[in-house]
Amino acid sequence: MSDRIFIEGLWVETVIGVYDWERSIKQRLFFDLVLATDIRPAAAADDIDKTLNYKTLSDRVIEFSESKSHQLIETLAEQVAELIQTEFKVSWLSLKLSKPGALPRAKNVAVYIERGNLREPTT
Ligand SMILES: Nc1nc2c(c(=O)[nH]1)N=C([C@H](O)[C@@H](O)CO)CN2
Repeated sequence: MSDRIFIEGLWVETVIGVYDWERSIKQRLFFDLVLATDIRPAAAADDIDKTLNYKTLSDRVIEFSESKSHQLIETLAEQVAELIQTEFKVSWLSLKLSKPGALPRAKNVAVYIERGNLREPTT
């Protein structure tokens, strides 16, 4: 099953970083998400309840990310991937988490992960 929902450039503002100066400010991070989901039932019925609601999912990612502080972008990336898999029953996802303010001489830094399995329907 190759259907995907994309959420690109979803930003959050949160306490993130390993240095003292980072513990008292909020920094902007960006999520790029690719979510495996079969869109056919929703498309056939034109029914939001039969698909992965990207609004609901985005709101949850924002709420989770902004309600906690972390040192590493790795930690937040892993926790958000876990949340999406468990709460939204997404069998496979990729997640890129960018921290563009991290390095003065780099445009961006990011971690990229893939989690889960791509289940092919048995026929
Ligand atoms: N692999 C990582 N390296 C670094 C991280 C990180 O989250 N993962 N974080 C920092 C600092 O917080 C940095 O963003 C401040 O500029 C350094 N290295």
